[in-house]
Amino acid sequence: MTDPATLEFRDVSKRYGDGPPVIHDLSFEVGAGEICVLVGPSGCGKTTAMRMVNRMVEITSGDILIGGRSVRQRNAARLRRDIGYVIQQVGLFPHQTIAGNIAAVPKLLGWDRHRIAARVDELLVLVGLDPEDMRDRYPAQLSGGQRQRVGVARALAVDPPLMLMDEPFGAIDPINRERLQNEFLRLQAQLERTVVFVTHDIDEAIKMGDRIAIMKTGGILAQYASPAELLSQPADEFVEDFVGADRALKRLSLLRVRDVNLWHPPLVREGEPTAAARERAARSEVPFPLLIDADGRPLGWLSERDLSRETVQAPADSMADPVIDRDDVLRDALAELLQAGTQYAPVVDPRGAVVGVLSVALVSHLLTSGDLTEEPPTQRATVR
Ligand SMILES: Nc1ncnc2c1ncn2[C@@H]1O[C@H](COP(=O)(O)OP(=O)(O)OP(=O)(O)O)[C@@H](O)[C@H]1O
Repeated sequence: MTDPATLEFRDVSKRYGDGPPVIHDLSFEVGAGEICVLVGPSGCGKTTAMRMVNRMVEITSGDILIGGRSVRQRNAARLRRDIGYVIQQVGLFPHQTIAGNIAAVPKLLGWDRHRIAARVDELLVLVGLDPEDMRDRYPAQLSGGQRQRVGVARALAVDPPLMLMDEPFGAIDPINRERLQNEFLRLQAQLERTVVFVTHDIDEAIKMGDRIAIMKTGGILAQYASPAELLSQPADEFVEDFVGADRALKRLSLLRVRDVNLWHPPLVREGEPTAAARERAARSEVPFPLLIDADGRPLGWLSERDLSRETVQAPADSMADPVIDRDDVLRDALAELLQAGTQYAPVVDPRGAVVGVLSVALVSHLLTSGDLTEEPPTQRATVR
């Protein structure tokens, strides 16, 4: 497999004729294997910036380096063959089969038939399509989502060190769009290509990007940062407006339950003296003891009535429901708490053992303080 390339924009500007610059002194670096998203309002120059990378648009001044090498010194046709390119309208050749479409660049490079056929099937499987079923069809016989997958397969055909994706999922309905985004991220985790991805949708940028370049009209870079940094420290009012008033909530999509400084529940097992359980509860942020089985899995919350006996007995009065997965996205975990109408719930590891408690108060504290490591509040005053 080819190694992914680094990409650098170095003081890049673009003017058409005597007009004002549509790209103005653009400088940023993309690490090998990272997804860099260019995002901004319509006409800000995203597509122009991207097309200068494969020289479909010529650079007026400055330079773009791929793997440290200037694109200006490369033969444009050969450069394009080395760069995967996916666009919104896919641009499949209508009179060629799916196999023929995916094989376009390998054919240009003179691969032999067997190698091409094997690569086509491998790529179809990679993007979640059945080779038997798809190989001989024509683009018109596919759904929009399937065509887009073929577009991605075609761009990956010669395992390019760099991929350019211009609003690749823009024309797809929201449900399939989300599916394609997830599939692409799964693919990327495996392939680790360097990707430049254009979108006008900030939510898509936050989801897909390792780094995001937010651009303003005139091709000016407003901020270049990781999604988390962009949301917590927008550089100016333009970025703040662009990421939206709900940026605090958006941050919850970037965090996992395991990133939070969770509460430590008073854990008790069947047969233990209730006095010990009470004492543990008195020292915890959570007012009620949590009954667990021999493997540490949550069985239920103990009520006052449960604690009136000598020893702890199963089952507990109230079930431990919901139970939250440590690896869940924080936004989904909060949704679970709100949906269940509960203030807090046990968090478990992949084996189902309790590792802590997540509460609405912890999430709200996180949203207002923005600091994950700070001492969290307790639930002592709240009654379940
Ligand atoms: N060939 C051209 N000649 C003159 N101006 C052009 C040309 N191509 C693009 N522009 C101008 O350059 C600016 C940037 O266009 P570009 O397509 O890069 O924007 P964009 O951010 O990708 O927009 P959108 O989100 O609407 O696709 C626009 O003002 C556009 O009108």
